[in-house]
Amino acid sequence: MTALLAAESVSAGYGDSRAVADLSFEVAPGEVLALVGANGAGKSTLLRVLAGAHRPSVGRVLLRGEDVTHVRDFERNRLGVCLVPEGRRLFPSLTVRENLEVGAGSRRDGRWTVDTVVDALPMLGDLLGRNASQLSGGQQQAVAIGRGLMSNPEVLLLDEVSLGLAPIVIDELYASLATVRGGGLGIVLVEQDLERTVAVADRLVCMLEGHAVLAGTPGELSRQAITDAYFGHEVASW
Ligand SMILES: Nc1ncnc2c1ncn2[C@@H]1O[C@H](COP(=O)(O)OP(=O)(O)OP(=O)(O)O)[C@@H](O)[C@H]1O
Repeated sequence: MTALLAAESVSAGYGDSRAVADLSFEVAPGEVLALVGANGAGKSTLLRVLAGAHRPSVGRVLLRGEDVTHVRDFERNRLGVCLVPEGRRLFPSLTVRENLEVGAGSRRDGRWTVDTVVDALPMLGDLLGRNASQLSGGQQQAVAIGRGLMSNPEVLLLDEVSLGLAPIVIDELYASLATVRGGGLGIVLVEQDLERTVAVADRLVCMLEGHAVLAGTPGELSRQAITDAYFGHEVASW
C-alpha cells in the first residue's frame, strides 16, 4: 500500500553543517509517528523538510506516492501537509476565531470547521472572541493545533506542542489529540517527554546527530533501548 507520507534517504542542513542525515521512514493514514531525540538531533529540521519549508540537500519526500520534494510549503499545505511549528506563531491582535479561520485559507474540503475544532479542543469553547495576545501558553497551543486542523490536513506535523506547558494542560492537549487522529489523519510528532511519546506513538524513530539510530513500535523497543538511543551511548533511567 502507498504510504501517506514518506521520506526517502533525506539529508538536510545549513550551509556546510548537516542536521539530517540519510533518513527514511513512512507514515500510514491514521498513524502517529514520533521523532525522538536530544536537543539539536535534527527533529525540527526534518519536520520543516516534510512541510516544504526547508529544501533537503539529498533525498525525496513523497505524499501519497507523489514526489513533492520541490513543492513549496504553502502549496504543500494545500495538498494536505500542515506544520504546527514550535512557538505557536499566532496573530496576537486577531481573535481566536480569526486565528482559526486563517488556517482555513487553503480551503480544502474536510470535517474541520470552527465548530468541530472546538469539539476536539474544548478549552477553546469560551475563548473564540478573545484576542490571542490574552491567552495562556496552553490556550495558545490549542489554537495553533486548531488552526492547523482548519486546513483539513492529511498529515499534521507537530513540533513540541507541550513545550513550557503545565502537565495538566499537556494532559488535556494529548486527550484532544486522541480524538483528532481519527479519520485517517497521519501525525508526525516531536515531543521532548519520552514517557508521553511512548504512550501516544504507533511508531518511534530515534534520532541522534541527524541519523535515525533506532526505529520500531513502542512494543518492540525497550525503554532502555530508547534511552540509549536518545543519549548516544550514555545510559540514563527515566
Ligand atoms: N537556522 C539554522 N541555521 C543554522 N543551523 C541550524 C539552524 N536551525 C538548526 N540548526 C542546527 O541544526 C541542527 C539540528 O537542529 P534542529 O532544530 O533541527 O534539532 P532539534 O532536534 O529539533 O532540536 P531541539 O529539540 O533543540 O529543537 C543543530 O545542530 C542546530 O544547531
